[in-house]
Amino acid sequence: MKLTYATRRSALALAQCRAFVARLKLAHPDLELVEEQVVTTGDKIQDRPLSEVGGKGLFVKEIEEALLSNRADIAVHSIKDVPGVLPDGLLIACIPAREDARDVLVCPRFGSLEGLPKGAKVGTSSLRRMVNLHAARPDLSILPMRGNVDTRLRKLEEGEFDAIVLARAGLVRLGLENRATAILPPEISLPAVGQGALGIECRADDAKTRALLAALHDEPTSRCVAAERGVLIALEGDCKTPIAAYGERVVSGDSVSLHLRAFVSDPDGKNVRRAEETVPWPASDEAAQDFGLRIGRSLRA
Ligand SMILES: NCc1[nH]cc(CCC(=O)O)c1CC(=O)O
Repeated sequence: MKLTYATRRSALALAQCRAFVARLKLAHPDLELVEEQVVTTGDKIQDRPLSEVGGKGLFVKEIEEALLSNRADIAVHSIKDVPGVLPDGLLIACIPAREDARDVLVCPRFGSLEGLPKGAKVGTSSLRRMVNLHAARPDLSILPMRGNVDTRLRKLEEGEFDAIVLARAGLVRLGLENRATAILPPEISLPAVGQGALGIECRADDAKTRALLAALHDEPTSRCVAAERGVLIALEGDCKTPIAAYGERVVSGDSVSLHLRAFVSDPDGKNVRRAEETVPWPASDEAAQDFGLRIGRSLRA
C-alpha cells in the first residue's frame, strides 16, 4: 500500500515527520511512503507576529486542503499548531508518545532566567510566553521574534537578543537540545496546549490509514492532550488570546489521575486567570476533553 504524507518544509517539520514515518514503516514494512511538501500561510508570512496576522491554523490550512483533495493521506503536525476544531471530514487518528512539553531558555551569556540582568532583551512572539515571562521577571524587555527554530537561533547568535524561549521538544527533534541553557518548569512557563506532542491527521472515512496509524497511538498522551484541547475549545482560542494548558498523568499508589493546569489572559497579557484540578484518570478521550472544557469554561466565567 502507498501512503502520501504532507509536510511543511521547515527543518523541524521535516525532521519530525520523517522520524514519524520511519517508525510507521518499522511497524508496517510493506508500506510505500511518499513525501508531499506544502507551503502554508504561516510559512509565507514571516515578518509579522502571528497574533497580528490573526486567524486560526495558519500552519495547517493548506495541508488540510491537501488531505481533503486526496493529494495526501496523512499529515504530521505539531499538535500545538492545530486548532481545537477540525474541518469536516478530517480527524486526528494518532497521537504518539509525547516529547518533553516544557519551554526552555536559550541564553548563552547569562544561562538562566534568574541570571538575566534587568532590562535584558528576550525574544518571543508567543503571547503565552510573554505572560509567563512577565509574571516571573516583570523587569525584562520582551521583544517580538518570529521565524522557524533555526531562524530564531540565528537571530540570537547575531546579538539582537540576550535570550529566546523555545519548546524543548523542537530542539530535541532537531538534535539541538544542547542549545538550551535552562529548562523552564511548568510553574514558571506553563506550556501551550499540546506542546511536545504530534498529531497525525487523516480523512475520517479512510479506515485503512486509521488502522495503520493506530500502531503508534499513545493513550496516556492522547488523554492529556484531549484535556488540554478541551480548554482551548472552551476558550475559542485564536492566536490573539494567551492560553496555556498542561495535563499530566499522576500515579500515586494504586490510583492514577489527570492533573490539569491552565491559564488565560486578555490579549494584552493583563488579567491572568488560572485554574488547576486533578480528576481520576478519564476512561476515554471524550471524558478527558469534557474535563478540559469544564476547566476552560470556569476560566471564561
Ligand atoms: N510555534 C511553532 C512551533 N510549533 C511546534 C513547536 C515545537 C514542537 C512542539 O511543541 O511540539 C514550535 C517551535 C517552538 O515553539 O519553539
